[in-house]
Amino acid sequence: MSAHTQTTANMAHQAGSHILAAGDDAIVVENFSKSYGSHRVVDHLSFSVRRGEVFALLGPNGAGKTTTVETLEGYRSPDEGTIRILGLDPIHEAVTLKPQIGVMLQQDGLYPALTAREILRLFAGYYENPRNIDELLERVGLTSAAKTRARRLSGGQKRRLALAVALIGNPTLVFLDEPTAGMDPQARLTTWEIVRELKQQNVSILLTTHLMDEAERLADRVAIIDHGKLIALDTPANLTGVQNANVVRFVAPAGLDCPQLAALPSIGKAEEVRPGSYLIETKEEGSLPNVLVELTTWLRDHNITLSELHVGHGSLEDLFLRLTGSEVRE
Ligand SMILES: Nc1ncnc2c1ncn2[C@@H]1O[C@H](COP(=O)(O)OP(=O)(O)OP(=O)(O)O)[C@@H](O)[C@H]1O
Repeated sequence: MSAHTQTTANMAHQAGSHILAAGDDAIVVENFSKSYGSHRVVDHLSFSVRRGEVFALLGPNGAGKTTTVETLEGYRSPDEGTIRILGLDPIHEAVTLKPQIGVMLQQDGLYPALTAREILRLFAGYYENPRNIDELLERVGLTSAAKTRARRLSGGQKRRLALAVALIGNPTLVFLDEPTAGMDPQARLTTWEIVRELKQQNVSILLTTHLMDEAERLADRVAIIDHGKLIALDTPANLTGVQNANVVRFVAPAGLDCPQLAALPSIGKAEEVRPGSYLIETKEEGSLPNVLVELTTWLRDHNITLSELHVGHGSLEDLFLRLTGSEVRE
C-alpha cells in the first residue's frame, strides 16, 4: 500500500470510527453476570449509558454496584456477558481506554506522603491533555490545602482530591463511586455543580450513591439493582410519578390501622413506612381531594392527632424502599 493510500485508509478509518463513536453509547452492559465462588452477585445485568448522560446506579448494601462499576472500569473480568466502554473492551483495550476515562474510587488510595498538588501533577503526567492543576485545585476547593500531604487532609478533603484525580485527564467518561460520602454540605454542593458542568461539556457520568436526593437532582436516568438484578430503570420523574400527585404522606402516632385506612373508598393503599410515618396512594387519578376528606374525617372520628400532612408525588426513596425493602444508608 502506498503512503498516500495508507493515509487515506487511516483517515477513512478514523473518520469512520469517529462517526461510529459519536452514535455509540458511552457504556453498554449486556447480560453481565459475576460470582464470587458460588455466590452470584451480579445476575444478567443489562443497561446502557448514553453519551453526555448522568446515570445513577442505586441499590442496597451488597446489591452488586461496586462489583459492576469495578468491572466497567476494567478491574474485574465478567464471568458472562459483554461490556463496552466508549466502544472498547475495558480489559483488552485498556491502553486505549484509560486515557479517556476518569475514576473516583470509594477508597482514597492516594499517596499519603505526597501533597495534593504533587498527586495531581503525578496523575497529570499520565494524560496527553490534562487540566490545569491550580484551576482544578481551585474548582474542587483545595487551593489552601494544595501543599498539605495527603495523609494530613481531612476525610472531606481527601474526597475532593479523589474527585480532582478523576478529572485531571479531561475524561470523556467519569465513574463516581459514592462521590459525596463523607463530604460536608458545602463540598457536596460543589461536587453537584461540578457534575452539572461536566454534563454541559457532554461528559458521560456513571454515579453510584446511597443518597436518593443526589440521584434525583443529578441523574438523567436511574437504575435500581438488588441482588445483582435490574429492578427499575427510568428517569427520576418517571420513577417517582412526578406528573401525578397521587400520594399523601402524614405523620401521626405509630400503629394506626392501615388495612382500615386502605378500605376507605378513594384510598388504594395505606402503609406505615416508618413508625408514625404513613404513605397513602389514591385509588384513581384525580381522587386526591376525596382522599383528603376521607382521611381527615377518619382521623377526627378516631380522635387521632395529625402532626404533618404532605400531598404530592412519591419520592425516589419511597420507590427504593418499596422495591428493595431496604433502608437507604449513607
Ligand atoms: N472480592 C470479593 N470476594 C468475595 N465476595 C465479594 C468480593 N467483593 C464483593 N463481594 C460480595 O459481593 C456482594 C456485592 O458486593 P458489592 O461491593 O458489589 O455491593 P455494593 O452494591 O457495592 O454494596 P455497598 O453499597 O455496600 O458498597 C457482597 O455480598 C459482597 O460481600
